[in-house]
Amino acid sequence: MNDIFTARGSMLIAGVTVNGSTVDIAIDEEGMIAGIGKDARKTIDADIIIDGSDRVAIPGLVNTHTHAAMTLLRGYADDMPLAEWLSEKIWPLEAHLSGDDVYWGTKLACLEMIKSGTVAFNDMYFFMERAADAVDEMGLRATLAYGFIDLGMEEKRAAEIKATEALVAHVKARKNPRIQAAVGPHSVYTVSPEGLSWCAEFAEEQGIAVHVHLSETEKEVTDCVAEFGKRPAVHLDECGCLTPRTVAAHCCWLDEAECRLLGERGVSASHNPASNMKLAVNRAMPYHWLKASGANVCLGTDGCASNNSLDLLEEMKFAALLQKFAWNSQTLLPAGEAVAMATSAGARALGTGPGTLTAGAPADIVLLDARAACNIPLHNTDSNTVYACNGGAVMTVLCQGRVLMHERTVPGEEEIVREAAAAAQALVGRAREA
Ligand SMILES: C[C@H]1O[C@@H](n2cnc3c(N)ncnc32)[C@H](O)[C@@H]1O
Ligand SMILES: [Zn+2]
Repeated sequence: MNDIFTARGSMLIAGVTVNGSTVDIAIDEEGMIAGIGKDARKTIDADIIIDGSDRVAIPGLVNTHTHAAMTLLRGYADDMPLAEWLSEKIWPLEAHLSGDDVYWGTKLACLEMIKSGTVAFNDMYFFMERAADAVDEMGLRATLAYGFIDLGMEEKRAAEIKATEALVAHVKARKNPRIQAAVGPHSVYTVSPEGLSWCAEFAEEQGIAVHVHLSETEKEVTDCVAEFGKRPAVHLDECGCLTPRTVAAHCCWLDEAECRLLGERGVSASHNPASNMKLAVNRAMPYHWLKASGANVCLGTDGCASNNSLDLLEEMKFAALLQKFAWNSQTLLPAGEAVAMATSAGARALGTGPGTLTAGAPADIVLLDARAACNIPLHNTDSNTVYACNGGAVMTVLCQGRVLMHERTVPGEEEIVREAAAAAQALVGRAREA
């Protein structure tokens, strides 16, 4: 079975269930889906055959907002309001982070994501060159942004600009087609208008994404109105940060006009329901307004200190339930739309392909256990995927035709778990001594 992780060549997933039909999925040597259907096995001479009986195939999941290395902070500070949680617990601990911490924290995040069917993620954190090492080795896709925070200080801004430029140059020089750089202005409450404008211009010049937090709490909105005389989305827009390359995380407190603005600018809005509920931000993303505006609504987990896991199968359920509950509508965000948020919308946000199981798409494929209780009976794949299954049902994961997990085995798992646990313990120890 070990060969399957290193094998390169054409591949056939034989007799797998896709949307209720039994089909073959043929994958070419470039890792693209060559054909899908009853006769797809004829399109290639497969070097490797994966038995798809007892498996349900869905497109690989895309996590459009996380802070991957925050796996090391899992369970470190829970059950607190956002502002206090960040300033009293999270930021003081993050001040002690090292590059090695980010490497092992990101490796653990990648492991957890692969185990729950995620093939691509949008990350904002620190020491991102080391995050790139982790992603490189784990084989999934990532868009990596340095978390730009200037707190209105000119000196700090110069340092953040340097760090951002260095990361972008580093990622470009790596030439790994699975890894992209983005610019990551943290939010309107941590980045000055000058900083936001620089981020927008630099991203435009480089042709790369902008990854930002937007309207997470009511306080963010009232503080922004008090300081700048406008709401956060309008402020971001005036600084040039709202573009079709922008992923705005949370979007909980947007008003209807701001939702229209995001739609007009072609922004991707990343819904993070578990984090929003845990931090009691007290308003769910207005999905109905964003959908009507034409914004690209996608899904994220946020970091492991506010979720506290990276399981997009769970997150789809949280999204579908939270929207219904918060907006008092049983028909809002049905299962099929929740799956699209986590697949095609996510892929569009990160530019990683169509995010569908179709010929010509990258072979980013998740095989779920059709024999798991959550898939019995299989009246409707979308329904079981969103409402019944969690990451534990994921058996095999492919990214660009490469097998990242097979029959729940991920190469190197033991070392990652051991090293990440040690790094987390040492990090907390350093913070205590300080
Ligand atoms: C990139 C920066 O974002 C912080 N961070 C993590 N979670 C959230 C959240 N829900 N809201 C705002 N900032 C967050 C990280 O702790 C890091 O400091
Ligand atoms: Zn976040």
